[in-house]
Amino acid sequence: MRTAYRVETVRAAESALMARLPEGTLMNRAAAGLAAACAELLRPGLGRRTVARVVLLVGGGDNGGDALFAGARLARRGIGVNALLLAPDRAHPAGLAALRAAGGRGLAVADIAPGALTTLLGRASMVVDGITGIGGRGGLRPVAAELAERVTASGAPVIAVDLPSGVDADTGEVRGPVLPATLTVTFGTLKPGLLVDPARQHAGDVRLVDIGLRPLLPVEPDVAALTPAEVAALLPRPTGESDKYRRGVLGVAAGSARYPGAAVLTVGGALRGGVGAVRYAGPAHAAVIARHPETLVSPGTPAEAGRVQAWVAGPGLGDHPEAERVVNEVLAADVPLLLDADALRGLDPARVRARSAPTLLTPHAGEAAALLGVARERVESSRLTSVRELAERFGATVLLKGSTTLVADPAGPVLVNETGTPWLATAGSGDVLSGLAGGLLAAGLAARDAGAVAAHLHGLAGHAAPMPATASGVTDALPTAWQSLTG
Ligand SMILES: NC(=O)C1=CN([C@@H]2O[C@H](COP(=O)(O)OP(=O)(O)OC[C@H]3O[C@@H](n4cnc5c(N)ncnc54)[C@H](O)[C@@H]3O)[C@@H](O)[C@H]2O)[C@@H](O)CC1
Ligand SMILES: [K+]
Repeated sequence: MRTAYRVETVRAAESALMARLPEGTLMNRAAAGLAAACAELLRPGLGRRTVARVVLLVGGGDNGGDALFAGARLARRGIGVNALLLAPDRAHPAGLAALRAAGGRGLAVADIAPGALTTLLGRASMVVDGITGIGGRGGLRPVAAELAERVTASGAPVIAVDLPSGVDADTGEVRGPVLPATLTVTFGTLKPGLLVDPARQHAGDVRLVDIGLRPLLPVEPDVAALTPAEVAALLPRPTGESDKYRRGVLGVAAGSARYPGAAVLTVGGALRGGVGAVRYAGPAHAAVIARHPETLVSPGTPAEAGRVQAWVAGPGLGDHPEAERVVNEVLAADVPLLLDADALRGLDPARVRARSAPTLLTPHAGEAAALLGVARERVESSRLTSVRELAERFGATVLLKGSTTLVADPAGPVLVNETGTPWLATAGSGDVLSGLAGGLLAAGLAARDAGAVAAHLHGLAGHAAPMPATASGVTDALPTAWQSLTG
């Protein structure tokens, strides 16, 4: 797992580690990793330029200290280093002394004429952002924001120290101006903001520098992303003892006269989720059987269908005359249940909490906002907070779809899916995801794993599908995605 820990936990681990080591060791390790990353990026540029020039943006905390010590290392290699000090009286004294001793310069931003600043930034091979790290609060303050804007306008590549300045390390929220980076060099562990949007989008590539923190961090992270190997290990595999019932049967209650396609797509995803069989119950049975002859179809409601190991309900229920009854029946079923789309409308948390079997809810931002009674923008800007709130309120596993799909249980780490692509924002793509996750539930995966594995496969299929991707194209690409994981 790629794991991320919140600031409070990082700070506790850092102080425990610092207590065992000579003063300055951690910052030295951080600066060494940062300088190495900068030097690596500068090397190709050196062929074109006679002199590499690096500009450091230095805030008043230890993030600025990291930048200054890294700058000193670069200056010792003959690179021209200018540090722009946002708070000269608070700039890390030892870091600034080291930079000056190595031949670099420290300049108070307030003392530089606008023209000179433009020239300095215009000539820079790279800008190192040491304005704020885990100590940053809110978006950048005015002076830092103005400087950030000028850096962005200069077009110089930006290397963020620990985090892009202006993002919230714990939540991935961005509440004001921020300095986007080409590369973020982070120390000790990832922070949630490096995995979760919108902050993640500002981080560029992320490189983790080991400063010895790992053994002091708790086993359970706050946010994590499964690796492809971990996803592969969770995929259901038939054994010699398997028959179609033992492999799991998924029931699908989706689609309506108006939206038969939702039923077809949900079943399509389900058939590629490693189950033994899929039962479809509902008005779109003719469309389903025409497209997926391997499906067991019936026109009735879930209670009238045969036995299943899990249910998926919701996609395209629309004008289904018995939509309410369908949702009531699956809620009452004593098997894992995935609710999506129309089944989420007006969903009562108490009814979900009262269930004895696991429930997985798969809202997009708009549906999540309706369930929480907040604006859609609030969900989009606070994805991590929103998914945790929903999981808590419903006592269920919640998969929040979007640019980075998040899967949360009422407690424990939130899983982030990193395989997504904006091409998946296409009609019916969510129905495929629901079917797929449902198939994995029926095959025996825990709700959290089913959600995370489905999101991972769905993202891979989104990349593998012929461009421009359609929901059917994504469905057809699922076996390719599956095989890319299992080799
Ligand atoms: N604690 C440790 O052991 C280590 C810390 N390291 C570095 O230290 C950083 C944390 O240092 P600090 O706790 O000093 O905090 P930061 O340096 O992240 O931020 C504090 C400084 O930023 C200013 N600031 C806060 N919010 C701001 C905003 N919105 N706009 C502009 N300025 C703002 C504060 O006034 C203060 O000067 C880490 O991110 C990492 O880069 C590394 O050296 C590794 C070891
Ligand atoms: K920074």
